Amino acid sequence: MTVLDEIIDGVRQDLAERQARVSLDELKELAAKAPEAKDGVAALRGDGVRVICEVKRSSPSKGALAAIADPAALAVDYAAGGAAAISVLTEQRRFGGSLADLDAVRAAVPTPVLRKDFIVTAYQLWEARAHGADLALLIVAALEQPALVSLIERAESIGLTPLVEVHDEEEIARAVDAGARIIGVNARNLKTLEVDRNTFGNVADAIPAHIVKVAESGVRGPHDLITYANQGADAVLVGESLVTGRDPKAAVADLVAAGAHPALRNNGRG
Ligand SMILES: O=C(O)c1ccccc1NCC(=O)[C@H](O)[C@H](O)COP(=O)(O)O
Repeated sequence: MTVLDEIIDGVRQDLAERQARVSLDELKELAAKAPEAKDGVAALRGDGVRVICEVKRSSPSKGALAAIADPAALAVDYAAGGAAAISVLTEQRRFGGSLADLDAVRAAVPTPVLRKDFIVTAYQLWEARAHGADLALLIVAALEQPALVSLIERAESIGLTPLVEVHDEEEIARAVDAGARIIGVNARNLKTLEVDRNTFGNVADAIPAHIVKVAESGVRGPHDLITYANQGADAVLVGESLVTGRDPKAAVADLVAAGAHPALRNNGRG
């Protein structure tokens, strides 16, 4: 069993508990009252390299990273630093997140919010929208192709922009066939937890130009962002280096400034 399989086992158990407490109809009612979802594609592609900042307390690879007693305050810092979107890990067992974190971040900032979890059913997409998310992560390695297609369609139909995560060219082909408009290439192999910062550069050319390209994981600072930008990234997703650093607002501002450098404008990006 891979780490990803183990995570999804736990996710399914927690999901069953929530489904017993909150019906799909209730979620749909909450989603109807949520603020209108912002366009995830517009948020992540434009002049400069966009920065998605993550609220991440712990991880299977590193254990505890940061206590984050006040996710709303962290989100305010991220937004003030120039984050294009805020990723909120809502998985509880391994990442210490929750839907309450999503609520707190949604209430604190107008910035587009990504629900980052291990989504395997449409119920979780409705949860994301009901709790104010604008985007939702779908991981190709976690889904059979018919489920991936149906979850992308469902996400789009309820106003969520799916960020479809891949790790290799075969998964890129599946994401493209399934209709992804944003593809995130994770440098972290979710089966072994190894981070290889060459992953994005090795596979980015296989992503068609009309699709937004996000480089995920392993960004330590502006130098890594510039490398990913030169390889064609429209956006980067950063967690650990921000939550473990001393000044998240300044760290985000440094990344945003590096991504806005004129030398990078449209540098290989579609
Ligand atoms: O972070 C992990 O250890 C991890 C393990 C298994 C599945 C997913 C995992 N992380 C999710 C992510 O992909 C990252 O949180 C995200 O890309 C940010 O990465 P980083 O900047 O390296 O924290």
